[in-house]
Amino acid sequence: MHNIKPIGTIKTPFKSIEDMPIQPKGAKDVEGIIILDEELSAGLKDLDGFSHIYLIYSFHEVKREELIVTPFMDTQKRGVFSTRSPLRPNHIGLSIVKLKSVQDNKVYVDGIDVLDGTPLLDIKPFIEKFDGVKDSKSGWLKASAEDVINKRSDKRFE
Ligand SMILES: C[S@@+](CC[C@H](N)C(=O)[O-])C[C@H]1O[C@@H](n2cnc3c(N)ncnc32)[C@H](O)[C@@H]1O
Repeated sequence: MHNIKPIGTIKTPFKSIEDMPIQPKGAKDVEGIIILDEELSAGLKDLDGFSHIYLIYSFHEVKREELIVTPFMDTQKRGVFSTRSPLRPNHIGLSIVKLKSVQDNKVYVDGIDVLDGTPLLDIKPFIEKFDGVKDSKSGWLKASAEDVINKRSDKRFE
């Protein structure tokens, strides 16, 4: 197993899990600032040419794991790997956010859906030609895009 350690911290306005967005779609104009460890700053070279980036991070406030969960957008119990629940065995989260600017060791983004102080594990560029897919299916998810935008977190995964 590789030794994975945080590469920085994500600063956001969200101090509490309750009432925060559940996905970037619900956090459209919410600014986050990634503070990368200074010795890693050189790795941000050329990132500013991308409009969107993936943030991979640790749900650091989660203290337990569950294989069966009731997701925010459903009333049925689902296998955790068919959901975005933080209670997965490795508490790893993934968000695609809008890149605004890169300044020294700081990356300014919009559309952040994580708690303030979330440890960052990796950054990758979103690349339409690599990552775009046609005709995808969304399994159990019946909610509309509007529902996802409006849904706010509660403490079910605390
Ligand atoms: C449903 S997850 C989705 C996160 C990400 N977009 C994904 O798909 O992996 C988002 C929720 O995780 C919880 N959360 C966010 N940051 C967290 C953290 N650092 N520790 C624990 N829970 C967190 C909040 O309840 C938030 O609404």
